[in-house]
Amino acid sequence: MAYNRDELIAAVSSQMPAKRWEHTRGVMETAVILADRYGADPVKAELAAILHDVAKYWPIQKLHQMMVEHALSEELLHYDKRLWHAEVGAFVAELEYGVTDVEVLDAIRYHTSGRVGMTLLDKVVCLADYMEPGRDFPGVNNIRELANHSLEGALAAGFDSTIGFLLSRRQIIFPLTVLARNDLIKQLEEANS
Ligand SMILES: Nc1ncnc2c1ncn2[C@@H]1O[C@H](COP(=O)(O)OP(=O)(O)O)[C@@H](O)[C@H]1O
Repeated sequence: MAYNRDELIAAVSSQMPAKRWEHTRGVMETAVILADRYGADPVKAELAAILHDVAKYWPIQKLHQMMVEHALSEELLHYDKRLWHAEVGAFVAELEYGVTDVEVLDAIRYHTSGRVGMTLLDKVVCLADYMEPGRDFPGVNNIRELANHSLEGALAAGFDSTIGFLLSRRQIIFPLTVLARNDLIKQLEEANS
């Protein structure tokens, strides 16, 4: 990778307001804790966490243009704009910051939506994004509690919270999150049977 850790942190943090960088710091710390707890690679978890919101504050037009020009997810263009930064973030991590590890790139790509068949690293980064210390939404303490003993249980609760929030506002739901949630429930049921 062309950037060392400090250079990457400087480059990424300069692209977002201080408050969002604080959130990223929280995701970095939490992702490392969860990686250690559940046997994922903490270095990869931290790298994905550093980069996960790199494109979060880019102008929507720029995100749209990159999605179209580079033929990123066509499907995602039909859904909430707030989901685009994850797909563009993975693209930028590879092209701009030289990340070649597919596991890390996927953890960035799916950190907001989730997906079916989430890897251990996907789960760790996505859950860290839900429960980092700066997060404050109804149910976050339950997610933190669940995360002490069940990665899948905590993440499913996170997706339940997002889906419930979107339902309560009558917003369109990107269906991959529902499929990701169902897949986690299936994994929990299989583990308990
Ligand atoms: N499946 C989905 N369909 C539509 N909107 C979604 C979905 N998942 C998340 N969102 C919305 O995307 C936004 C960003 O999600 P969030 O988890 O806060 O990501 P980040 O940490 O990258 O900011 C939130 O407003 C959330 O409601």
